[in-house]
Amino acid sequence: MSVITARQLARTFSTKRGRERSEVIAVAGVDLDVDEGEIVGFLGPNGAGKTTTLRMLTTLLKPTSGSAQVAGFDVATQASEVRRNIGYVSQSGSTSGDARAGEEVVDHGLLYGIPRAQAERRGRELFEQLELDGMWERAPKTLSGGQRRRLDIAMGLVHDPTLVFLDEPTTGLDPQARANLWMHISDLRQRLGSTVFLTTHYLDEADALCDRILVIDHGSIVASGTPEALKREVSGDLIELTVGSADDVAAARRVLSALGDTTIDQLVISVRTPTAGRELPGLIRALDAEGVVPEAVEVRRPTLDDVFLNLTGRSLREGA
Ligand SMILES: Nc1ncnc2c1ncn2[C@@H]1O[C@H](COP(=O)(O)OP(=O)(O)OP(=O)(O)O)[C@@H](O)[C@H]1O
Repeated sequence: MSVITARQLARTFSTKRGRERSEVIAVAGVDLDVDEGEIVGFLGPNGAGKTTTLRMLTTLLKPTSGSAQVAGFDVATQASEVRRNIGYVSQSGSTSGDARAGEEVVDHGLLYGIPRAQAERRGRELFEQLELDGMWERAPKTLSGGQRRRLDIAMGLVHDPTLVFLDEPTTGLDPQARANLWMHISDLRQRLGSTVFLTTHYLDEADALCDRILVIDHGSIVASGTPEALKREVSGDLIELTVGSADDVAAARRVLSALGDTTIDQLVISVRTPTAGRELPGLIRALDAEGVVPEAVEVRRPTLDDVFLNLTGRSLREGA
């Protein structure tokens, strides 16, 4: 069952520079469907429209056009119902600084209309699960970056939402803290069957954590699929063959051309093929028949960055 549906969801901002007004199309018309229990990663370079989409889906921003249903309610006409049924952890975090960490979480629960005792019980449970033991009485500003991010997540989950939106949950965390948070997010789905929709810049995060990835670029979705399927369909494996001489380059190229378009960089000939593993034995035999003895053969599995590069001609790492 679909718990998030968007159709041609779009948002334009008008900005003023001096006397000139101009329009920025932040989100150009997004269609998406997310099923119950899925962990979906929303991936794209800086300025692609991730946060704007997320803010529309969480009712913090009105769409300019198009529609979206979240948890069974319309984001434009049933905003308070949507909010009651979701958890949202923003990029900047939601802690205010002065109150104790535990109080912040309980207050957040009260905001969602759950009784104090329940908010406290659930808050303490989350502190334990998110490895925040002993932090209940601490002021959030005295916590480390990773602990604060986990506190944000506890706040987003205190009312037991089955649908959670996370905006760049691990930005600014060290690799260990990131991996740790991935574990908690997966665990959440495992235990509660929650649906998680998260934005990220990190390819490895999308790869490790998400069942499905949506790639957005310039305000439009350019790809959707499991990390594996995207990599398989769009790029294929890269075979890189290094030979010992210029003569061998020509012969090796003839052999590799049977698999697809080759590129040559000095003594390295490359070709992309959907299933390199299956091709390799035949390739080696064909090279042998041509009298070419490779110096090295490398197979590189496609990365999500290759997917993005194929789709847009740019690397995700380069940003917008
Ligand atoms: N309030 C606003 N007024 C004007 N332009 C805006 C506003 N909010 C966002 N934009 C523009 O809309 C585009 C999309 O921004 P958005 O924050 O959604 O991207 P993003 O993918 O979340 O980027 P990042 O990864 O850097 O957070 C950008 O060009 C941004 O400058």
